[in-house]
Amino acid sequence: MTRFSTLPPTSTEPTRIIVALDFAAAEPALALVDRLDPDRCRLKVGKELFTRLGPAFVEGLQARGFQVFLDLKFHDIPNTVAAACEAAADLGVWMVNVHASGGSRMMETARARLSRVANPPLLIGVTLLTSMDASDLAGIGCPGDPRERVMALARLARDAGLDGIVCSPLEAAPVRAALGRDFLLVTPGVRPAGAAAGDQKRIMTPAEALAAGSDHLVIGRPITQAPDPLAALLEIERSLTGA
Ligand SMILES: O=C(O)c1cc(=O)[nH]c(=O)n1[C@@H]1O[C@H](COP(=O)(O)O)[C@@H](O)[C@H]1O
Repeated sequence: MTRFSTLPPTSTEPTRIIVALDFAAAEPALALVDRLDPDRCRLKVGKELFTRLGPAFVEGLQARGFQVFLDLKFHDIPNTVAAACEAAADLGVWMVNVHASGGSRMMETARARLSRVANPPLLIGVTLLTSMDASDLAGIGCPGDPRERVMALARLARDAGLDGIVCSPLEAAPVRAALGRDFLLVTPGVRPAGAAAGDQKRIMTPAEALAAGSDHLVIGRPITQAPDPLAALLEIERSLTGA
């Protein structure tokens, strides 16, 4: 069976790719996971799989050696979000996210709670969902340029002590230029050339996203919905390395 680890080592950090395990059940998710190598990618468990399978599924992935990004995008009052982040830390995940639009106090309270925990997960603020464009922003009563909104929320997250943000690759370069190297940029909204955008509005190819300064590329459907998910993942990796 072909495994992701069969690729030759490259100059590109292999762990840049986070595979979004957006599946409706354990079986198809594990069929893909069985062919992946934890040294070559990380896994994201989001609302769908977590709601169906819960913490035990995350623990199972970690037992297989994978680092897990628990993508539940907490957005609530500060006390509730902080407690949820602590629960994520207790689960041992590598990364957890909150909505930066929950505000400074919410993010600061989460940061403070995690600072009391041994080996806390990376705490990341979601800025503006990659499925939203200027017209969607106007629709929620916040007219303006998506890039400016991302920049404002990125600063808020940085000032609250978060480790980085989720943004689209389109904003990676300006955020990097403004906030520097020491701030993680996690970018969904990644589509190989010719792949269906689906509900994503602010997108770039994997190679463009890396060149723009993304630290981690979150990729779901271009892999999970492909006829051969592993082949799709290998092709994306090749597009990053030029191999
Ligand atoms: O926080 C996220 O991971 C996230 C934030 C965002 O702004 N946009 C976004 O697409 N995501 C997640 O990233 C994944 C993208 O999946 P695909 O669009 O299938 O590649 C999904 O699991 C989303 O829930």
